[in-house]
Amino acid sequence: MSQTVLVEKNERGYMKFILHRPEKRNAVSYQLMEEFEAALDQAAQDNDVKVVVITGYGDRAFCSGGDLAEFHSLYTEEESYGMLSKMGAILYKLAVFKKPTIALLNGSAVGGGCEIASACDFRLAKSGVKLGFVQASLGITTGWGGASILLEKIPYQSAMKLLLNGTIYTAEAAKELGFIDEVIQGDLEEWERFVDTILNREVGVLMAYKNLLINKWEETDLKGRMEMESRQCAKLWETDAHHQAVDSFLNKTK
Ligand SMILES: CC[C@@H](C(=O)O)C(=O)SCCNC(=O)CCNC(=O)[C@H](O)C(C)(C)COP(=O)(O)OP(=O)(O)OC[C@H]1O[C@@H](n2cnc3c(N)ncnc32)[C@H](O)[C@@H]1OP(=O)(O)O
Repeated sequence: MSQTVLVEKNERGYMKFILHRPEKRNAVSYQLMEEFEAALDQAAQDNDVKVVVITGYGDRAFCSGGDLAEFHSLYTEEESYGMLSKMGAILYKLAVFKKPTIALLNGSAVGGGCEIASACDFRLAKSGVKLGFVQASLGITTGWGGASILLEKIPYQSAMKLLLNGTIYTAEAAKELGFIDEVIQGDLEEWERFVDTILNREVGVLMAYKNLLINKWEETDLKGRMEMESRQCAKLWETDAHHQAVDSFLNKTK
């Protein structure tokens, strides 16, 4: 079985995680969850790593969310809650990661792909990229805690617009809403300019600032709110509306 998260360490002081399931537009499977968590642990322990960057393999997709084919066998609230809370715990780990994190949107970011991006400190997107919290169009909500994280990061009116509409936005429109920090024109490698100054700072300084954020989220029980979000999604998961929407996607009738 091939690796679903490629890890590259750069001598400048960042570690890149590349989501690697191009045939599924880098959808999140159980295997990917395991490898993603292991990569986070590796980056946390490596003192040379100042910043973590998450991107997708190829130029088509950052991440298309949960693997709708793999998770289609989960039918009931309890079955789906197991999967949703597992990835939710990994997303919380990413949100409270002790060093700065960046989502580099090289291609489409849909559903849970936007949740992963939300959990990062910064979101950079290649010009022309399409993204959306499409869960509402599938009869569910964000299931991995991504809405609770999003509500911490951008004005609530913008967050609610993204979530309630459940539609696709361009990177440029998402920047207007505050979701994307920078749209990269031309060569995607230009993203590195965004971290030039940060990489020149001492890792202790970076971690101290991040710690302020983590303390706030511990005090306001972000973890508990994310678990509640997974539970809500699990209840919707078992509805006919959701199963029909997934059937339509898989049968290409959507
Ligand atoms: C489950 C958790 C939940 C959450 O908590 O948030 C979610 O994440 S719900 C999942 C939401 N995701 C989606 O609805 C994504 C659906 N995918 C798309 O809209 C598009 O594929 C794309 C991401 C916009 C890319 O479009 P495009 O480049 O045109 O590719 P294709 O559509 O032709 O797809 C190629 C290939 O990949 C398969 N695929 C894509 N996404 C998924 C997915 N999420 N799960 C499983 N498989 C996926 C798609 O079926 C195609 O397969 P083949 O037809 O066999 O080539």
